[in-house]
Amino acid sequence: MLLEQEPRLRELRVFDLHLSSWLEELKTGPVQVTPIQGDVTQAHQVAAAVSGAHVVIHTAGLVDVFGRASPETIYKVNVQGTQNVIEACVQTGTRFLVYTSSMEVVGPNVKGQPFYRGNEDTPYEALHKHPYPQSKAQAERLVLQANGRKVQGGLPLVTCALRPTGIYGEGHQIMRDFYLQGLRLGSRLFRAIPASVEHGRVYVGNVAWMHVLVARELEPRAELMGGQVYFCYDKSPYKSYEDFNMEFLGPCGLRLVGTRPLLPYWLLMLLATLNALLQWLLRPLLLYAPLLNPYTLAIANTTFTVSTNKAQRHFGYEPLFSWEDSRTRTILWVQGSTQ
Ligand SMILES: NC(=O)C1=CN([C@@H]2O[C@H](COP(=O)(O)OP(=O)(O)OC[C@H]3O[C@@H](n4cnc5c(N)ncnc54)[C@H](O)[C@@H]3O)[C@@H](O)[C@H]2O)C=CC1
Ligand SMILES: C[C@H](CCCC(C)(C)O)[C@H]1CC[C@H]2[C@@H]3[C@H](O)CC4=CC(=O)CC[C@]4(C)[C@H]3CC[C@]12C
Repeated sequence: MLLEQEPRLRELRVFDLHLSSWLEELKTGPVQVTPIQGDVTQAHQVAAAVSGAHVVIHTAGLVDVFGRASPETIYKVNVQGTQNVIEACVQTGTRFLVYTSSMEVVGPNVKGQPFYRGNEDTPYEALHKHPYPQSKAQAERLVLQANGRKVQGGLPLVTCALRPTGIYGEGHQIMRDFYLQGLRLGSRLFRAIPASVEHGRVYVGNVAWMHVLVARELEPRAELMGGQVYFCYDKSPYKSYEDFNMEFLGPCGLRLVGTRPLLPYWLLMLLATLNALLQWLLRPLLLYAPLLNPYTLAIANTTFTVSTNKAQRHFGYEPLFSWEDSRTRTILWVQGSTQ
């Protein structure tokens, strides 16, 4: 997105624990693309990568709500890693920092209270018990508190945080997992979540586009945007997690069975709790981390949708991809990803 949309770009450094092979293809254009294999938990590696950069987009993170990684590892990558990025900016004199936060820093909370078409100012009890949202909330706080800190050379750091809702699009592994599961079940999926529960979703291309715009506008609009949070949103429809997935899986030949959940909520919660117990019992022997656990069930079962125009007001954001384009691109990816 940066290469396509930012004409003033001179160099793009990609710092990641795992470098993808597609990065090589980006090297053929006029902009210098520098892949750097590194770990955000290693302060010296981060500082070396950041040195001389005009703007840093910090999107690396450990996304785990399934119990694959330990809470300590999640903390180390998401919180300590973010602190390292901030310190690297301060030490090396980089003034603009964009952080990829998450809707999860707000909710859904452990009480299952709905957040219905809320915006950045909507009051909501953000109570976190799970390591992932806890770490994202802590990291976001660090980023916002760092706004205004003096960087090397004496000028102030300008930071802001973007909070995507559930991201979908090309590369969405869970979508592919549901597709494969549906194929195994005779081209069917069974409804587990009531259709009335709305879940916020945003297309990956629009998330990227919003990051590019923020990176571009942070300098001229530092006063307005510094220390701010923005939900990442677009025109994707409000639907339940499963009904939304069917927008893509339907055209790929799957159908969602049932107008109401096949199993009652209490039974699903029992199964989810059993999964959590099994995970704990089996941990010394193997990693058992299914999609269904008490936390994922609670998120999927709690309405959390965003309706805001803050990004449009502050930096002129309009989605780059329409809902129709986002849908088509995602369907093509699902179809292609399993061949
Ligand atoms: N997937 C979603 O629905 C949402 C994701 N987010 C946030 O967006 C960001 C990207 O998430 P996804 O693309 O979904 O996840 P992902 O797992 O596909 O991408 C995360 C990237 O961070 C890298 N990474 C992990 N640990 C690292 C380390 N120690 N050092 C350097 N790089 C490391 C990974 O190699 C990976 O390329 C994350 O910060 C996540 O919290 C926010 C809202 C929703
Ligand atoms: C895996 C969940 C759906 C399974 C439901 C079941 C077991 C009944 O079939 C996903 C439902 C909601 C997802 C999360 C949500 O989109 C918010 C997120 C934000 C992030 O920052 C990271 C990812 C996630 C936690 C996302 C993860 C998958 C779900 C829990």
